[in-house]
Amino acid sequence: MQDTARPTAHLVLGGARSGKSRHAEALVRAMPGPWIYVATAEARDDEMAERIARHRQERGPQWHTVEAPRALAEAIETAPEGAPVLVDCLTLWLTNVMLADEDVEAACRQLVETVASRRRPLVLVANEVGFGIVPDNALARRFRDHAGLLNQRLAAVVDEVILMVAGLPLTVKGPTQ
Ligand SMILES: Nc1nc2c(ncn2[C@@H]2O[C@H](COP(=O)(O)OP(=O)(O)OP(=O)(O)O)[C@@H](O)[C@H]2O)c(=O)[nH]1
Repeated sequence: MQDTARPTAHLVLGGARSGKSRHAEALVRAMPGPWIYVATAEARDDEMAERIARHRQERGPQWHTVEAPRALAEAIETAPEGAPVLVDCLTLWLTNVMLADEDVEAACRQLVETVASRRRPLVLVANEVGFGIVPDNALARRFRDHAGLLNQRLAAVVDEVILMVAGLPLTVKGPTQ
């Protein structure tokens, strides 16, 4: 049963180029603006910098962009109350947290608590990374496990979970489920 007093939250999962960012943006655009875009990517090379510049241009002026490569819970909590927030994406955030050698469990717990006690609508984008073969190095296996577990924990506290497959949304948890 959906808690009607609490703003809605959606988790959009998918592989690379599955259409998850586009779908997540459409969910936010269907809500009254202005909209907050919380970006977790860092422009580490020219290709990424170009991609980010293109995304910013395509989003347009109704979006307010917040860069949060690591302090994600804080970015969500300090967004204006009621303003819809899009986070793209949690998997890069997890990568950044792990590479910075932070306490991953504490960071994930803080994020899940922030999402569970939300005061504004949230649309969260994450990769579903566990479909492939078992990675042959320990760091990649640890990353895959943290990413899968974070998705599960977030799925438990959001209203809707969508899996993007070849650009098509598959609802795996809906408001009535
Ligand atoms: N730092 C920063 N990153 C941004 C900004 N806008 C978009 N991004 C990043 O761009 C990435 C999403 O774009 P893509 O890499 O093209 O999409 P994708 O997730 O590979 O593919 P889809 O599954 O189709 O969405 C996310 O990681 C965002 O964090 C921005 O203004 N600043």
